[in-house]
Amino acid sequence: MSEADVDLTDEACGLEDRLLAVESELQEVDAQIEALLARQQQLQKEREQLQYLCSANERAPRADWTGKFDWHEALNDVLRKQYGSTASFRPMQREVINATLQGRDVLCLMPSGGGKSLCYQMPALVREGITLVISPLLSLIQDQVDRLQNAGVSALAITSLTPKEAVNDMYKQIESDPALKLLYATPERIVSAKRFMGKLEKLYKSGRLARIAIDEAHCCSQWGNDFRPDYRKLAVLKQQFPTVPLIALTATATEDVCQDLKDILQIEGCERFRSSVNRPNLFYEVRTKPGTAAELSAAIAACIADEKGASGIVYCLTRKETEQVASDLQEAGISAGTYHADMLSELRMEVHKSWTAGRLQVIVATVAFGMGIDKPDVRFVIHHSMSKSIENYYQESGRAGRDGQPARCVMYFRFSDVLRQASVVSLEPGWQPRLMKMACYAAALSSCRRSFISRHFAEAPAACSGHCDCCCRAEGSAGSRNITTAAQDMAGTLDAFPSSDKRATLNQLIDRWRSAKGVGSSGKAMSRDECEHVISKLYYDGLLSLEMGYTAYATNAYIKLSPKGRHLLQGSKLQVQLEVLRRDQEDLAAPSKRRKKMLAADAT
Ligand SMILES: Nc1ncnc2c1ncn2[C@@H]1O[C@H](COP(=O)(O)OP(=O)(O)OP(=O)(O)O)[C@@H](O)[C@H]1O
Repeated sequence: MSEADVDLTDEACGLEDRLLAVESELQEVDAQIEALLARQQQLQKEREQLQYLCSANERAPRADWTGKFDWHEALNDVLRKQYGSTASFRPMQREVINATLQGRDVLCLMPSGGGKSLCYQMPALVREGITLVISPLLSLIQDQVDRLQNAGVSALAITSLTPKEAVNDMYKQIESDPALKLLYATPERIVSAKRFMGKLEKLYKSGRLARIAIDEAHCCSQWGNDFRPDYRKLAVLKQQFPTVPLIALTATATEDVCQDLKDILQIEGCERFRSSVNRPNLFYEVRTKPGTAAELSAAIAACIADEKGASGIVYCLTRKETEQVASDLQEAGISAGTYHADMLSELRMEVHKSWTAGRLQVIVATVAFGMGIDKPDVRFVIHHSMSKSIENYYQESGRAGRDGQPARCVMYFRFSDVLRQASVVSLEPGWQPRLMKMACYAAALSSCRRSFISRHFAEAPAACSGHCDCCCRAEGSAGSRNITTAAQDMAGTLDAFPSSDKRATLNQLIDRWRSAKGVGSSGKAMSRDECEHVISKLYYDGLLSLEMGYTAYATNAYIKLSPKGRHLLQGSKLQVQLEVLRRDQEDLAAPSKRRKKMLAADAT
């Protein structure tokens, strides 16, 4: 190889090295450009959001929502057209509609049957553009769309049940039909169907996305009942469509849930409307659950017989129970059908339809029979077992009396149900305090149930006027009994349990307490039911707590002394009073030897 050849090869190598270096630098620059473009997009969105927040007050100033706005007469016209010439708005409806039409974000809390749907349907009718409605249930969506279409309103639903060809036609209609008013979808579609989001983007850019309504908004919060993970992702709506007014609606939300859903939906500065959770037409009642399943079914059948053929729901904890109770009711001559998640969906729909049409008097269901029940004349809701929280109970029992006429909400309760429910919900975050609160509601003998519910939702106690069993009891019919000695004996028995973690199931604890191995004499002097009463009282007072144990076959709820409960072991001055009805006190005062002994022990 000549010297010239070597030079040329060196030069070529140098050029290749430079080329590689340039290419690598270019790659870096491309990556940086990509990152910068992404950041630019992010900042533009953020700017848009901030501008929106800054200008929100200018564009959509706060006002006295009870006042008269430009759309006042248009709303009256639509209302009369829909509900007749004498129709009027229900409490809070007009105010909510005014705020959303003004362009504010709105959080609307209205009890079941209060008329939430109207709060987003009516604005859609008096304004141009399309209202996007997010709703969690296909049946609920279909029901609403059918009703709107029957009333001559142009409405569409795009769901997993919509055939592909129909979806294409619907997309065309969304783009081209100026008469389309309401577009329904499930949260799943927003979160996972890119094409659908693309269409919404187009609508937004052309100024035709008028409003977004999130129905059953409590599903956003994991602290609420019916948490749906996809609802959490609905944050994307405010991010993508910052200038579109959003209205979130729910019947049940505590303060924590409200804050959570405002954060998730990014509607911090929203207008909030809350009509009272009180349902004056509902009579609340808790009855002691009989010891056997057959006795309970008989009690429920008798309760239903009082209703003289009126429509109702019986809620059970398990699918098996729904079948057994429905069959017991049928045997008692009541027309009852079963509804639970294990049934074929066609069969479920058939049962639901028969019940709605009045061909079936009673539906015996698990909580799978839930949102979307739009039967106005449900005269009773009976709980075969307690609900898992007050929110759930309020919603489940609230399916009674949506027509405003008197209806009954009866719950059968005994403490062992707390433990059964615990084993069902123990994997849900924050289940313990919610279950405890539900149990305290059920265990009360003298404090008003309606007020309990009001306070739970941070409202002033509502006037009950004798519309719950506690308020119906004659004054002074409930008293209290000192059960300190029994409580100490029970705590001692639990603490002496052979297991290293000093815990026991309810049956194990009662068996031992009443046996020769039990500490003190009180357990031996009491019936199983009386022992259960004492244990339940200590649980309501926070002296006992629940701990779950998981095996391959079952989840067991164990009872344990809480740190506060350990004071019972240390001879502290802690006194425990059990609320009893006078009748029970009389029973307890009966001249039985064992009771005398126990009362004497408690008196010391
Ligand atoms: N102002 C009104 N006048 C007459 N009927 C009304 C009015 N507002 C709503 N309604 C009717 O009341 C019923 C209940 O309304 P809607 O279904 O909107 O209740 P909701 O608050 O959504 O209840 P839920 O939380 O149980 O779904 C519906 O049949 C509805 O048409």
